Amino acid sequence: MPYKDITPPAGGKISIQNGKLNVPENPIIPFIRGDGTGPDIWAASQRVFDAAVQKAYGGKRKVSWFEVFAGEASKNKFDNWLPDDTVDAFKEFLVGIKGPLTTPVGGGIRSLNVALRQMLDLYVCLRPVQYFTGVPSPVKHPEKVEMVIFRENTEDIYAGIEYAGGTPEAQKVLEFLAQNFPKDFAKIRFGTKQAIADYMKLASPDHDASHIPVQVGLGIKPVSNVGTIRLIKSAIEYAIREKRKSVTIVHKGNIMKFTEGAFRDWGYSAAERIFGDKVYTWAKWEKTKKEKGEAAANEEQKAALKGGAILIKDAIADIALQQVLTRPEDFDVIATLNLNGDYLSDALAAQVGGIGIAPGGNINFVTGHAIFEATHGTAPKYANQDKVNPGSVVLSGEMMFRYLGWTEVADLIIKGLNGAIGSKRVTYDFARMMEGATEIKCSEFGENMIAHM
Ligand SMILES: NC(=O)C1=CN([C@@H]2O[C@H](COP(=O)(O)OP(=O)(O)OC[C@H]3O[C@@H](n4cnc5c(N)ncnc54)[C@H](OP(=O)(O)O)[C@@H]3O)[C@@H](O)[C@H]2O)C=CC1
Ligand SMILES: O=C(O)CCC(=O)C(=O)O
Ligand SMILES: [Mg+2]
Repeated sequence: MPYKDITPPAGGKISIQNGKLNVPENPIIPFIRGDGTGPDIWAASQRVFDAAVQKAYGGKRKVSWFEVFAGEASKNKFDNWLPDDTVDAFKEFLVGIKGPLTTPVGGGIRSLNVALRQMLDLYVCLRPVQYFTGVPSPVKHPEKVEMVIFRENTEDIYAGIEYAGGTPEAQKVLEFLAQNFPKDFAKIRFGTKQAIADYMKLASPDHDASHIPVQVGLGIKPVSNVGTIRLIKSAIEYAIREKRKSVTIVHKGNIMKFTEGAFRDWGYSAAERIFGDKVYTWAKWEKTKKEKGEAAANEEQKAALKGGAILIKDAIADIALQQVLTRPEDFDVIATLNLNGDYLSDALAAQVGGIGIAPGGNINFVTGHAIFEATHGTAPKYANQDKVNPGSVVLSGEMMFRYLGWTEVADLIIKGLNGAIGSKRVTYDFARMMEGATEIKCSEFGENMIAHM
């Protein structure tokens, strides 16, 4: 593939055949350092990766790292937030890894992180949440938190179909609603000049509201059957492969009936249709209860689970956020929509010691394309201080090496991290909650992991 401003290093290309990755001895892996704390974290993480590969294979295998650009570094270098070269490199070399990229609040550019997921159709955001012994946690039993989040990664409110209040685009959508769906339009309380004037008169009789413009920001939340089914299918396949107990569909389907509610319903029917008696769903339990009574439904569920079926259940998002804290043992694999998955992954990370060790991968299990990245953002207040925990990117790399089948490397990374935590020489985030700990820098924590491999 011709690149404009960057040149790939020497090395081999990862490819996919019949759903199986072919990984050469010296794969070219594109990476983005990221904004804010990204460069510090990447420097520490790359050293950990190279040391683990060297230790595992003694020079027989080696990653050929290919730096590609996005975000502030790219804007400064090429006057382009996300060059085609970068997207092309992730497409061509199949598997990559990235640091966090800044997204401004309100105006400004749309998320480059989300753009990459959409452009490569990386429909699963896979975020495992696991406890490492010795990590300080705000909960009494962090070891009970052993969950894997499958977050739908291409749809929902994250699709970025939004119109700013007061723009001609928003006005056009409002007019469309007023003309075609007047009942729904009536629910947009301040969608007309008259409604604003009436309200202002009520609130303050002397107030002249004529200068207040109609400004209603609008966002569209697309959720499709295909987008839902491919996510749920991946979650259940994972649960079967990894011998997990259950998959919980987390949604807010009581309120958003035709998006989040449909996600649940499409999820249940796809589970039954695709996986048959390898799963037992709460939807089936409900049906049996209606037809034969609760005792029969309970018996049926008990027998299915005894026979090794994975339980497919659901929880409404608000109570799920409470229950993952109060009864974590009830949650195993979680399948959820884009925004719920975003909230859940940061909240769950807190339970096992924080966002400093929360990894993730954005994956398309059909094409094989994947970009691994931490759950956290750029933590800008700590930029260039060599201070923050590199653990999330290190563990994202661990996920990447496991995905590539380089399990010896992944295992060494886990060994190194466990040893580094056990030594109590850790970064500030752990040190501030860990009794008897010594605070060390980001780079030193990376070196400490290498020393414990
Ligand atoms: N995938 C991506 O690239 C993502 C990008 N972002 C972007 O990042 C920017 C900043 O987002 P913000 O909401 O502040 O969230 P961040 O995740 O960047 O930071 C929030 C807080 O989390 C803690 N933290 C983050 N990273 C680490 C680490 N490596 N080690 C230890 N602690 C860490 C720090 O806590 P403390 O203050 O307690 O020390 C930090 O202040 C935004 O522009 C956002 O859009 C956000 C999420 C994902
Ligand atoms: O893209 C961003 O800036 C934030 C995304 C995010 O928080 C996430 O995907 O977890
Ligand atoms: Mg997030």
